[in-house]
Amino acid sequence: MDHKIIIITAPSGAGKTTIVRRLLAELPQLAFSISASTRAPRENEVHGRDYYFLSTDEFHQHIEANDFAEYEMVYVGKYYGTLKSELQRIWDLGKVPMVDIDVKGAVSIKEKYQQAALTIFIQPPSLEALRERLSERGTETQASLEERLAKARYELSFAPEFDEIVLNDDLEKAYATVKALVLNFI
Ligand SMILES: Nc1nc2c(ncn2[C@@H]2O[C@H](COP(=O)(O)OP(=O)(O)O)[C@@H](O)[C@H]2O)c(=O)[nH]1
Ligand SMILES: Nc1ncnc2c1ncn2[C@@H]1O[C@H](COP(=O)(O)OP(=O)(O)O)[C@@H](O)[C@H]1O
Repeated sequence: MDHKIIIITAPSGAGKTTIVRRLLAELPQLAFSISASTRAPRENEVHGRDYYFLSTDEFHQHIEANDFAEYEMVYVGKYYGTLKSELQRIWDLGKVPMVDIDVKGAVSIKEKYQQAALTIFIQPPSLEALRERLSERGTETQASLEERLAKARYELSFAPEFDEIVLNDDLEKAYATVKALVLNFI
């Protein structure tokens, strides 16, 4: 039987990380799929926990070796990707990988693991709400905030490609909905 995989995607700021962290804390059957990335670590982020932080050269070597289940240049000059070895590491633990990736990456990984995948799109209430959440999170410069919002506009049109669309207006409601979907799937 195919191994299961859960893919959660959303425009930046929609609340995916918040929801995924809670699920992981509550459901020991899941494990976070640690992505590789060439972006700089934020304060508090740890290599091998939040991301595998790689140089662009290292990332290119993995592309050439066909090591990725999917990868994208999510923001200008910044690569993000899911290593096949990471999914295998989690399946070897007898757990289900929880993959938190951008919308294009989610579409491509879904095609690859179709039968065994649950795909969830977290929908923000509006672009204005996204702007507020990203500003309040305090992780973006004016330029990176605008880049994320421009990308979000485009990504919202992909929502119908996914198995489930969950509106994250009220966080508690959104979380309960996602949790029920995940429990039903695993
Ligand atoms: N395609 C792809 N996207 C990823 C991967 N890992 C993270 N991302 C996405 O890259 C985007 C930027 O992530 P990050 O810089 O951590 O900022 P965030 O928007 O605060 O989560 C988010 O949309 C992530 O879901 C990956 O392995 N592959
Ligand atoms: N329903 C919600 N209402 C208001 N703020 C929220 C809600 N869900 C998440 N947030 C906040 O919005 C910001 C972006 O959420 P985050 O989980 O980092 O998003 P993403 O991982 O999708 O970029 C965070 O500061 C988070 O605390």
